[in-house]
Amino acid sequence: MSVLDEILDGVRADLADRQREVPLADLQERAQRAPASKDAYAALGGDKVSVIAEVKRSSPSKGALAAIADPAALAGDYEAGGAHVISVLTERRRFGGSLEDLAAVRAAVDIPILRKDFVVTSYQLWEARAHGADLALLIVAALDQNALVSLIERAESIGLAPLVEVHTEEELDRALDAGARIIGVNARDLKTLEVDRDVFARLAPKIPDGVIKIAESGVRGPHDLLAYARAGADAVLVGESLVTGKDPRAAVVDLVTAGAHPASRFDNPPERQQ
Ligand SMILES: O=C(O)c1ccccc1NCC(=O)[C@H](O)[C@H](O)COP(=O)(O)O
Repeated sequence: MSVLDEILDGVRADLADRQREVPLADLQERAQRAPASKDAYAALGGDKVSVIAEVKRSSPSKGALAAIADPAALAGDYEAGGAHVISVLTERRRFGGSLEDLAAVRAAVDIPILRKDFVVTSYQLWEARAHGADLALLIVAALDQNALVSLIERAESIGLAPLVEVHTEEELDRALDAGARIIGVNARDLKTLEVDRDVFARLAPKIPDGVIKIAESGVRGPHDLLAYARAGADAVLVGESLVTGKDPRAAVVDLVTAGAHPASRFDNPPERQQ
């Protein structure tokens, strides 16, 4: 069984518990009272390379990364550093996240928030909106095509921008066929956990203009952001290097600064980081 399949088994078990505890109608009512959705397309578009900064406590590939007792404070630091979007990992078993983290971050920042999880049903989209998310991750490798199409439609209809994640050309074709307008190319293969930063450069030319292109995973600092920018990224999604660094706010400032004028830096790239 692949790592992704193991994660999905746990996600479905936790989801069944929550569905027993919280009726869909309650979530829908809470979603109606949630703050209006923030414009994710505006935050991720434009000439700059946007920075999506992630609240990530642990991961299947690395185990424990950071304790993060106060996710709202960390998100506040990211926002103060200039991040354009906050990603909150809400999966509990392998990433140590929760919907409470999402709600706490929503209360602390004004920029758009991504619910980063393994969405398999529309119930999770309602949860995301009810807890203040503006975007939701949909992983092509975790969904059949009918489910992908219907989750994209449902997300959009309830005010969530779907970020559709791919890792292979076949998954990219499926994302485009399904009508994705924001595509994340994950350098991490969720079945083997291997990180290959070149995947973005291979797939990006096949993504049409007008579709927002996000490079996910493996960003160690401005050098990696600039490499992704050269390959056509509109945004990068960064977790581990921010939560394990000494000063997450300063690290975001460095990324945002590099992303603000990427073209001018191509002639004089910074030293490669270890
Ligand atoms: O991070 C993992 O080990 C992982 C394993 C299996 C499925 C998903 C996983 N991570 C989710 C992500 O895609 C990353 O958290 C995100 O792209 C940030 O990556 P990084 O900057 O490398 O932490």
